[in-house]
Amino acid sequence: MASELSDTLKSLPSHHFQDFYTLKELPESHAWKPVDDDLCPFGHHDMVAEQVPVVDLSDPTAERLIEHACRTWGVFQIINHGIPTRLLDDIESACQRLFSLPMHRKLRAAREPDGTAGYGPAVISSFFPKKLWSEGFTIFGSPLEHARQLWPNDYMKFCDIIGEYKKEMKQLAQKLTWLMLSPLGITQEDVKWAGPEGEFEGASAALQLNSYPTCPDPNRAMGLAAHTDSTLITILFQNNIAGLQVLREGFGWVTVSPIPRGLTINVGDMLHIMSNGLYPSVLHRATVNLTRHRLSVAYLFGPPWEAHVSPISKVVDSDHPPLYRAVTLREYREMRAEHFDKALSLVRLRAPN
Ligand SMILES: O=C(O)CCC(=O)C(=O)O
Ligand SMILES: [Fe+2]
Repeated sequence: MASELSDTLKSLPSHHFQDFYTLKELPESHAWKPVDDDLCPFGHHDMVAEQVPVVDLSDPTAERLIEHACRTWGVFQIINHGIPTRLLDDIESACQRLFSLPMHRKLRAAREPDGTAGYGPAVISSFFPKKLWSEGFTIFGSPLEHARQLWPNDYMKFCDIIGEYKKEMKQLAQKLTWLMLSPLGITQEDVKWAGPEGEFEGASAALQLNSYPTCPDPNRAMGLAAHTDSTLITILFQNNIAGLQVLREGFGWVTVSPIPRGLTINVGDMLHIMSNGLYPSVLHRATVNLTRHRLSVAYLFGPPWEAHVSPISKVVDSDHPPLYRAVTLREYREMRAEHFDKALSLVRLRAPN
């Protein structure tokens, strides 16, 4: 076992991997205090007592409520979404099972330095001078190979849960994307790459499992630094522990209070572009906790990698000229990898009115 571990570590930049579970104090490398203007590229904002809208998907007026939430917040929570409770419990247990493995086991599924899938720190961490108090596991396609490395004798349970979760999320994401586009007058005819039935067949999708271990000094630590998602939409499940915060323009950071078995939906950069800026791509971050281990699962739903995404003609006219040029997700992800939060401005054609 020991030699296996040292082999793994030799091939990886070991400073990338932090075993949070053994730390009794916050190391200087992880001390963000305060979340100030220098460290957070988006500036400092005060917490405010606002509430992210909650939409009951079984409510006949859901579409109108979603439109309002998208225009004002770029994020909302949903209940009565049809995802089985048992599946949400299963995915939470799968996360617990994964992240509670000893470090040497998790490292068997470590993300390669230039890779995208597997175990490791948040990809955005390289853009910040301080380290993040979190660990993640990214899944593109099948998790089979990594699961086999993590649990050589018992990997199918994890794969089955992930497979079922992704299938359910895909359906929900398709439905939600249309619920978000329809109020803008955008139909299947306007989005050719969504396919003849609007089924988003070639959509890109990833599952990001996030773990925020208990932290000895949570007020000076950052779980996940402020970012937008490059997705169309993101569907986030959080266990019953607060931590997700969203930036409400003009107000400040607002905590998304967990609703048992609720899901949080946020507008990503691609939907922001399609809506020609009508829907803000919400800036969000995750804080950490002194006594409770927070887990979250983000389903990142995007256009096909090669589809040209641009402001849809229905929301463009002479008073509202296109704010963005067409871009593929592949090109956009490359820009994000290099320029992070500047990527959106790089595809911007003009300032909004
Ligand atoms: O853990 C959270 O609440 C946020 C996760 C997130 O923003 C992400 O995975 O992109
Ligand atoms: Fe995110």
